Amino acid sequence: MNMDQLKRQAAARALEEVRDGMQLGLGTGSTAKHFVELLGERVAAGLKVIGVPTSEATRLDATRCGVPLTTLDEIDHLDITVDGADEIDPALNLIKGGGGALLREKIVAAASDRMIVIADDSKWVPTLGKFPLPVEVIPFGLGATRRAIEKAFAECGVSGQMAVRKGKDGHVFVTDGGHWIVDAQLGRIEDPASLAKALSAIPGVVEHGLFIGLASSAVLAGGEGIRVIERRKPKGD
Ligand SMILES: O=C[C@H](O)[C@H](O)[C@H](O)COP(=O)(O)O
Repeated sequence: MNMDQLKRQAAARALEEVRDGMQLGLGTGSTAKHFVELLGERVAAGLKVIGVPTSEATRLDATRCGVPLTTLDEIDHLDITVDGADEIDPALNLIKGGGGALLREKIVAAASDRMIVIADDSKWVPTLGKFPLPVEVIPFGLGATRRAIEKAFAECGVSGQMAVRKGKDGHVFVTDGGHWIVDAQLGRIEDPASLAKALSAIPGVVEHGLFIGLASSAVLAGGEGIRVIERRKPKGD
């Protein structure tokens, strides 16, 4: 089975959790796209759900697949968000934002009763950090923000090269919120919760890709089948 088939399998397993009448957060990326497509098939067959997309790309996919959409201004909570991840550790802490959608993804995940992370099992890591950590920043005063980020890294015992993300066209990548992303090659993040807190305290940082205590479960598809890992602590701890 190739990687794409594994992603689709994980998405199909998460879809089993969806019930009629649910309000769903719709993630972003190649794995979440499978979920949106499979959900669209169920909607066409009569399932009644409504979704909040975590990016403009997902909004387009969901619309194409016939999934009805709403916003977090119109509804006050979501039952389940299903989203991919770039790395997942055994505590179900995540690095997200490889596709640049981390800000909306985090807002939507935080508004959800449950977040189910779907992935092929290459995303499962003992320690976060090999995948470059995306930090969404305001372009104004970026030099000062970068220095503050470096200081936060040092205080949390990590270091590494930082680079402003570029798009495929070679220009600076601009998020759906109009911000930039700095990717930091940290290698190992021993204490992701402390780093998350330190980054969140920096004025020029809009959001970062560390998702701490947000995922309720992870569905990992691999060569030997599907593994579902449940988070032991309640959401938010
Ligand atoms: O910004 C993008 C998201 O956080 C994605 O969920 C993440 O990058 C995983 O994407 P994929 O399923 O394509 O590996």
